[in-house]
Amino acid sequence: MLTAAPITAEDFAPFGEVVELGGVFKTINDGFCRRYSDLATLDIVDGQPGISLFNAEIRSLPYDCGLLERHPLGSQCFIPMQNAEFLVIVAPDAGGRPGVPRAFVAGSGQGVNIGRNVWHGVLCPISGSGLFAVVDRIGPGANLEEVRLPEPVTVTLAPGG
Ligand SMILES: NC(=O)N[C@@H](O)C(=O)O
Ligand code: NI
Repeated sequence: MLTAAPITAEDFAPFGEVVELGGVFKTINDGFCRRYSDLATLDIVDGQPGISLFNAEIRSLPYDCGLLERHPLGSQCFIPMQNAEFLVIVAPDAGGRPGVPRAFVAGSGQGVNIGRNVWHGVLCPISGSGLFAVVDRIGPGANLEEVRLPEPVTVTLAPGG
C-alpha cells in the first residue's frame, strides 16, 4: 500500500517540478496581472515541444498502479484545465527499471512537469475534471518505455487527505 502525500516542490524535486503560484512575479497588463515566469523547464531531445489535451477518466481510490512508463526524449507537463485532484506516481531508476515508487497528490492550482526519462504512472485524476493540458515532446522515434509491475502498487490518500 502506498500513501500519496500532498505534492511539494521540494519533495518532488528529484522527479520534476511543481507548477504553481509562488515566488517571484512581475506585475504586467497595467497592473491587472501577475506573471510568474519560467516555473518549469521543458527538456526535449530531437523534437519540438507541443501542447495537447488529455481528457482522462476519473479514477477511484484505492488506485492500483500496474504500469510505470518513461519518455527518454522529453519531459511531460500536466496542467489541469479545470479544478482537479490527481495522483502523481513516480519512481527512481534502478538499473533500467523503476525503483521503489512514491505517490503524491496534486490539487487545484497545481501542475506537474515530470522530468525527461523519469518513471511515472499515467495521468490519474481522482476528482474534479479529467481535462488536462499536456506540454511534451512532439517528434519521431521511440519516446515511450513501459514496464508492467509484477504486482500492482495500491495507492491511497493519507487520512483526511
Ligand atoms: N502516453 C501518453 O501520452 N500519456 C502518458 O505518457 C502519461 O504519462 O499519461
Ligand atoms: Ni507519460
